[in-house]
Amino acid sequence: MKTATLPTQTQTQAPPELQVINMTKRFGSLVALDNVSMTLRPGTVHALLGENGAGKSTLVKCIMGFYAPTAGKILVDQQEHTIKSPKQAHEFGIGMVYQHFTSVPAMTVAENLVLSRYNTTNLINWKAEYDELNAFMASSPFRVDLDTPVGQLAAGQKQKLEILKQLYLKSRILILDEPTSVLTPGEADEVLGLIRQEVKLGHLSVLLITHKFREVTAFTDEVTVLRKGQLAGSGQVKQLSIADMAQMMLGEERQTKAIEKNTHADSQPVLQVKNLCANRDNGLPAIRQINLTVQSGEIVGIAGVSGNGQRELVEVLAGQRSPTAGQVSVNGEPYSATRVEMDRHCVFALPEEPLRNACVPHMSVAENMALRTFDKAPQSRWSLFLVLKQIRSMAEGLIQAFSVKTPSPDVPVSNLSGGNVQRTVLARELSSDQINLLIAANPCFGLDFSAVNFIHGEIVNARNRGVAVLLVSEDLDELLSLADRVIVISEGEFVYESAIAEADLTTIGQKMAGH
Ligand SMILES: Nc1ncnc2c1ncn2[C@@H]1O[C@H](COP(=O)(O)OP(=O)(O)OP(=O)(O)O)[C@@H](O)[C@H]1O
Repeated sequence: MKTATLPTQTQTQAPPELQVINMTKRFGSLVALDNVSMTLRPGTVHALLGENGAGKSTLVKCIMGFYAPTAGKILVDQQEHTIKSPKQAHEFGIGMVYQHFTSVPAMTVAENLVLSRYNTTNLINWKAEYDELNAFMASSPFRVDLDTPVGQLAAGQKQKLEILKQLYLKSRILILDEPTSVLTPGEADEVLGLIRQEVKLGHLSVLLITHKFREVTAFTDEVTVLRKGQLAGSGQVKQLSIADMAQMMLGEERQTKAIEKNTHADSQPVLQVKNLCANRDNGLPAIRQINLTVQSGEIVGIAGVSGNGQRELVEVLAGQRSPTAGQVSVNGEPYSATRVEMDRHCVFALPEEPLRNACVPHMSVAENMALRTFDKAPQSRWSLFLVLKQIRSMAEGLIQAFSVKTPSPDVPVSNLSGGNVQRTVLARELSSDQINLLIAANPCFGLDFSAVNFIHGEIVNARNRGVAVLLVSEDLDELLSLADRVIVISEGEFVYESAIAEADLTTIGQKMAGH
């Protein structure tokens, strides 16, 4: 097998060509990837598009050597190679940046970079390493302070570090899995713009998984579209419209229409939060003296860069974290988010990272869908016996209604693609017709555009039925299109509030950035 000598960032030699030929990957009877071919041409940014569960992650995991493909070939510069591990992918100059951060929070940027190398020795000469790191940073498209512990970096800086790590490892082919999902719109444009510059300078090729058409049209040259594990189309981005790409993804034209908001004359306060304080896991303050009211039939949006207290706020309201001070009430009664109180007041929550926070990963899709109702009729008899037939038929209905792509209701929920785990939780939490208060944190994270339209519609429908909605989102566009009122959270405090009609985008951006 060829072991590539790795080019340095300053070399002018083009990155290698990467070809995937007739690749198939089966998981048991499920064909996740079916005879797919694509070429990543040197010096291009190539978008990989597809609905949730279309096979994008499976394809890149086969390239990276996480999965052994059932059939098919990988060619690097026209030579066939079997890539058995990410370490081997690295030897061919292929590196991947994941949706979630992989750096160690307690260690500094410099320590994380040095330890990410596959050839780190037991004895590290820090003086020499620092000289090299400083030289590397000086020639990098973006900078991150070497001495800051990663845990103290803002989300945007962390994401930049993940990309820098790959440049530091001298990756020439970068696979980016939804790299902008944790960034503000401004940061996303900055990061993708800088990466594109590196590509234009001939330092890199990039394979970009994204659900955002805007990113495809603004930053990529070519596109490959997958649908149900198969190649649905490909081409030069300049020659394709968004409608063309959407049609390739869906296999048909699907019209989406925005749902009109109605007005509520008799709205009542549902959620009231007074002087609420809570700490982070490390004991430092996360939210400070927050005051908030959400009325029935209203969507209040909380905007902010991740890590500014939103997660802790949602955790307090969902009963996963104890406040250190303050009061929460729902429908005028004190509320501490116990299961009994959530049931009595019909409070539903869609937390972030649903696989970790809202599912039992090894339990089946049907069991996860029944987590809120398994002890009630008709799924339970006398709250003692589970009626499995009912649980299964309820799940089948929800799978259909929420278009969850799963081979059956009986597979472990952890086998589903990220977007379909999200749909499973949404199906469970949104299907009740007795919702009073809905708390949603980044409900569309990682979802494809048709799922986003669907979820947005469901949230507005709930609001129109009189549900009070607290929508915490890092996606400003989402907040601006759904919320009635927007509040900006920065360093655990509310620093801006406005009715959506009067909201000023520039001010919101500045407040989010802490100015
Ligand atoms: N380890 C696994 N075991 C069983 N099935 C799997 C496994 N990984 C993925 N799948 C299935 O393969 C199919 C493709 O999933 P994949 O994660 O590649 O989709 P995706 O296009 O990346 O979706 P998303 O946009 O939601 O991340 C899905 O039906 C998924 O349930």
